[in-house]
Amino acid sequence: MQAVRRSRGAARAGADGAADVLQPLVVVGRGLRRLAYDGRAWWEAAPQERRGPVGALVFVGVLGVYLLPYGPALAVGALLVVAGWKGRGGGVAEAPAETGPGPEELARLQSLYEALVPCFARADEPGEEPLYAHDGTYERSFEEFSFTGEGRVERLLLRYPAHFADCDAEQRQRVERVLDAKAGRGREYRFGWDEERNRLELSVLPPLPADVVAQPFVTSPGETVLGFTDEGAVPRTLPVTDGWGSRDVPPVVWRTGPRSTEPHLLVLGNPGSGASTLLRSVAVQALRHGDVLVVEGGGAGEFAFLTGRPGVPAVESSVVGALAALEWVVHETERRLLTGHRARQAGDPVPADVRRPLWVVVDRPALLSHLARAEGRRDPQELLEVPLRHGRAAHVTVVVAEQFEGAQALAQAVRAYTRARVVLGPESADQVRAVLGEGPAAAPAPQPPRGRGYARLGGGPVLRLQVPATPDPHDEETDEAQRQAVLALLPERGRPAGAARAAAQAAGPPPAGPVAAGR
Ligand SMILES: Nc1ncnc2c1ncn2[C@@H]1O[C@H](COP(=O)(O)OP(=O)(O)OP(=O)(O)O)[C@@H](O)[C@H]1O
Repeated sequence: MQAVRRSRGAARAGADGAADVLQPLVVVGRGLRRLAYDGRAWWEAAPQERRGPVGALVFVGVLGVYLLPYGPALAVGALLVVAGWKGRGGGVAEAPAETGPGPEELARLQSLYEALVPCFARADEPGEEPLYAHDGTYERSFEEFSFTGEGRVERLLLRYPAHFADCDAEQRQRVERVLDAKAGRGREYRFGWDEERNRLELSVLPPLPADVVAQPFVTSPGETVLGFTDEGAVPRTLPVTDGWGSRDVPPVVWRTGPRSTEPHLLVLGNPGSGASTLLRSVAVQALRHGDVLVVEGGGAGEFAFLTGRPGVPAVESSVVGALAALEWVVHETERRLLTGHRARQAGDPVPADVRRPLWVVVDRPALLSHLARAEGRRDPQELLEVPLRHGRAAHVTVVVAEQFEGAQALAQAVRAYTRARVVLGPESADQVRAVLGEGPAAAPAPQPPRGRGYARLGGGPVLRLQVPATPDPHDEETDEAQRQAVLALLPERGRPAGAARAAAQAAGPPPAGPVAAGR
């Protein structure tokens, strides 16, 4: 017995001795882990424009230390000292201890609960204690919750009474608006309604990739990247490169052509929300496999950089030029339909010039229609009806962008035939619903970044969308790297035009000239 006690004592003394010897190593190891954790947290939280300079500074610092005599040894010594300092005091610093919500967080939960009482309480509620009552507390109704480091609600799972009309969109919106306001503005929330279990889950959405710049996306012919969305919202990812290397992001891919069920696109947005940028992005991608004709109603010359490029029959911004270009599009659509029809009847393959995609990109047509009326001319939007109605079979795709305030002036054909829809910079879920036919799962952020909005392809789900930055390379304020990125995607001027363009010209160029500068 005594022998056993002696051996246990010896083992404990040995373990204590080993712990004493290893203690400095444990502290340094913990410190190194904490330093790495802090560094990573800073990097993830830092805006893109700060990462570059800091990364460069670190690189120069490391190089300098490496070149100094005894530099690497001194640096390792200094790192160990800092790690030793940082590693003091217990091993729980990486993950804050589970202490539960503090008084401020509890107060937030209670105020959220009280704000929901008018939505969920019913005066004549039968039976036992109701889930929501003016003198009630949140404990029974809020099943799960978590907070951010700053004490803001990050996730909330709540129960609602069975009598609440959760299939009524208006009732739901009322609850979502309350939660949106009370959980803290400036963030985007997703609301998950579980009608079977009478549960509502609110979660904060992570930001979308906002730093992707125009580049040759890895897509098949007939596919156009409208932008990027939430992870898991679409079944595929796309590799993109930025200043830091390559990564995979989930894209919103729009398919056009004869088999597309949504062959034309309508973009609506608030002024400055990035509608022209999306059109530029689409046009630049379309030029890889087709021809692009641009009608610019805004007249700001935001597409002038395309003028004279191979595959660009016209860039028009005057009423006369737009009418001439769109009349040509009507004839070209009809010519393609007839030629294709004849070829099929004769059992021949459809000629390549008929299969080459033609894109008609129209920015702010409402303004052009207004000017045309003022000049007593035909409305250019009337001429969009033929390509919109028959374009799918003729490989003609129409893309229209307009501001919300001009939406009422859009022609009936534009509204009827554009089944791919994007709404940019919306201020409310109602605005999204009005354009896409369905509201978003997440309430729009109050001040969304440029190029942020929602997309819906036909009857598909409403997807959050971030358009890749595709600035006008002629704009003096454009960042030089982004300007070069856009220019690199354009076919060089002076290169012989494709066979399709020659054929299209043979069919009759736009009366203002095959390539009209438009202003
Ligand atoms: N996705 C984006 N990423 C970065 N910047 C963007 C993005 N979209 C737009 N911007 C910037 O926002 C500004 C306005 O964009 P744009 O001209 O495309 O908006 P718009 O909706 O067409 O507005 P307007 O009708 O007033 O011209 C531009 O400076 C543009 O570079």
